[in-house]
Amino acid sequence: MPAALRHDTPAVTRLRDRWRGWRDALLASASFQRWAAAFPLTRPIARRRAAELFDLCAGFVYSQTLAACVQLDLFETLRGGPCNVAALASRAAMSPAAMMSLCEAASALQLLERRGAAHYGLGPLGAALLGNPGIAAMVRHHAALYADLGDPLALLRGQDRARRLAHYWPYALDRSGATLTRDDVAPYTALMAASQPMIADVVLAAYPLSRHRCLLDVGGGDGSFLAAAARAAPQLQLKLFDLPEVAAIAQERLTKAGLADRVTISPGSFYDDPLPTGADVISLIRVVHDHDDDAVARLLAKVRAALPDHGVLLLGEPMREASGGSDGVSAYFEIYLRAMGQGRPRSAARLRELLNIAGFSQVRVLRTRIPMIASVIVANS
Ligand SMILES: CC(C)=CCC/C(C)=C/CC/C(C)=C/C=C/C(C)=C/C=C/C=C(C)/C=C/C=C(C)/C=C/C=C(C)/C=C/CC(C)(C)O
Ligand SMILES: C[S@@+](CC[C@H](N)C(=O)[O-])C[C@H]1O[C@@H](n2cnc3c(N)ncnc32)[C@H](O)[C@@H]1O
Repeated sequence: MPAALRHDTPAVTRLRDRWRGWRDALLASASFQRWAAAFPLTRPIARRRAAELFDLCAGFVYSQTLAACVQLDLFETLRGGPCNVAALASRAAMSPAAMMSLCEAASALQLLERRGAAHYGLGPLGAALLGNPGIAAMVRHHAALYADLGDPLALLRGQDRARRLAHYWPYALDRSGATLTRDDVAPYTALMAASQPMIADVVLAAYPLSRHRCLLDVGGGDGSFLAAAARAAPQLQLKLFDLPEVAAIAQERLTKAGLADRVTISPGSFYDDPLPTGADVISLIRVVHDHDDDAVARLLAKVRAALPDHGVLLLGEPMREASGGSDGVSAYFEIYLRAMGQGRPRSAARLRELLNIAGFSQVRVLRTRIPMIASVIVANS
């Protein structure tokens, strides 16, 4: 059980605090560190801790190395096989020495791999990135996040005037979406569409929709999740609800995909409007974590009201404490959503509480193939 939900007796809490105080004092001591690095049995732990701390110090450099590779389309270029540094440098309008540095750094990070003198090919992580085009799209849009994080204290103190990420997700500035134009919503809708395949794979493998008649995807973006659901469950009727300009994009995209006769699209804001009825399963995919608790409570109540008795809510998004071990995903979304200006990453336990308050029953947390990408909760109305 997560520490935040445990109710320990005062004696247990005192004991744990004393142990942590002792541990922290020991770890912070330079002489203990010297001893632990020298003693053969503790040396592997000392090295691991040092490497973990180094990764935190250097993370921005790693991210920007990846960003440079993505901006130069290096992985696409190397898809067909290794290239020499001079050719890569001339294509990128930089000196061979600079390209060599980029390729060496990327090789150290397993994005690329050295293949003989001055030749580089894909590395295992660069190749994996090619299999998930959404990752490159995410890397490109990080420019807005990193601009906001240039002064992390201004961001945390709410003194950041530019707020580039909030403008990237303009529904964080205009909740009803009434003033949003196609130009406002198109970039984030394209990003969500690019990254939707990996989400849909994980969610639909955890909860196949074969026993359902009609799926309503609330905050369904351009309809990419519905299209994947339609492929997986050919009997399914489809409904989508999203802000007006996003709904218009979905109409075009789903018509192009030949799904016009299976889908009904309703424009609106779940802050102001009721949700369409008639579906026996309603999905909220990467929607709940965008909103604060009071808004989520109202949204879940609306979802329940739109479902028939024994209807099902399918909630999929990255969740806190879901990936096991190091929880970089929680740290990422905690800061990401603060920069965006609303929402929280929540644990499955917290979502279960919110679902119970909204009157859902039989709340189940389903295992997913890659929890870092999304975890899944289903609940009955
Ligand atoms: C071939 C040989 C010899 C051996 C094979 C060994 C083997 C089995 C290897 C495994 C290879 C394999 C299958 C690799 C798979 C790799 C995968 C699936 C990688 C996936 C990576 C996913 C990443 C990095 C995802 C990143 C996601 C990000 C950054 C998401 C950001 C989301 C945001 C900003 C969402 C915003 C929405 C909002 C506003 C919060 O609502
Ligand atoms: C992070 S995106 C997720 C899109 C899609 N579900 C996916 O996973 O690819 C959040 C979606 O919620 C929609 N949205 C935000 N506020 C909304 C509101 N008040 N009413 C309806 N949709 C909203 C956005 O337009 C966007 O399409």
